[in-house]
Amino acid sequence: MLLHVQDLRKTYPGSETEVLRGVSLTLAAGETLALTGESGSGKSTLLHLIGGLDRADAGIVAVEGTDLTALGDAERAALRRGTVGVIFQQFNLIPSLTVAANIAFQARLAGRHEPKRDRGLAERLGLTDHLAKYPEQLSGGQQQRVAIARTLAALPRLVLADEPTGNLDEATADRVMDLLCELVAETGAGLILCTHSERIAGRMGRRLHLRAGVVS
Ligand SMILES: Nc1ncnc2c1ncn2[C@@H]1O[C@H](COP(=O)(O)OP(=O)(O)OP(=O)(O)O)[C@@H](O)[C@H]1O
Repeated sequence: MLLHVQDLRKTYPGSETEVLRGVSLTLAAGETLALTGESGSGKSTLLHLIGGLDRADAGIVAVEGTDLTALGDAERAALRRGTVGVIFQQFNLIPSLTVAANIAFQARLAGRHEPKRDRGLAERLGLTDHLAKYPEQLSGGQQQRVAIARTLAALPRLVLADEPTGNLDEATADRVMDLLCELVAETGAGLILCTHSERIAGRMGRRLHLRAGVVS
């Protein structure tokens, strides 16, 4: 199993409310899952815990059989670099690096940089003419495509995307989703995507709805 999440619980420090109250799910390689639920239901929190960006209070997050919750910060970061790719709504590109260097960045960290793969991704995502530019010189849709290229260039086994098309118009969002689904399918990675859009949720193979921190 690519991902096994069991009885995950999280309360943020200084808060009384348990944001995740025992969430369980599994994902096989090649599967796509939409994570839906009202604002504040815990979608981003769940994605962050699965991505090893934050720690759960209890429960298991096992990626390819390795339980993240049992690892120290450095080991968790290494697993994240090597196996899990996260695409954020706000892109999180590195402003001081060119588009080309942004695309190469995570693959380099993962020790898997392959210039030919970067070029292929850039071409398919319509970024070839923008490789020497800096993120601030790009539109939102172009920046989102750079963020996708950067994640996929590192060949993650599991791709986590938090509202990846939330800032885009419908037509651009559809094109970006087409490419994301196509590229993920080609590598056989798993995909979990948080979204408020019914249209985008409908494109995923399965759906998991969160209500106040539990699967409903
Ligand atoms: N770093 C944090 N510190 C304290 N509380 C937090 C933190 N991050 C999120 N929360 C709280 O946890 C709850 C769940 O937030 P989360 O971002 O996971 O929801 P969400 O379902 O992704 O919402 P949205 O659809 O608006 O992005 C909210 O009540 C939020 O205020």
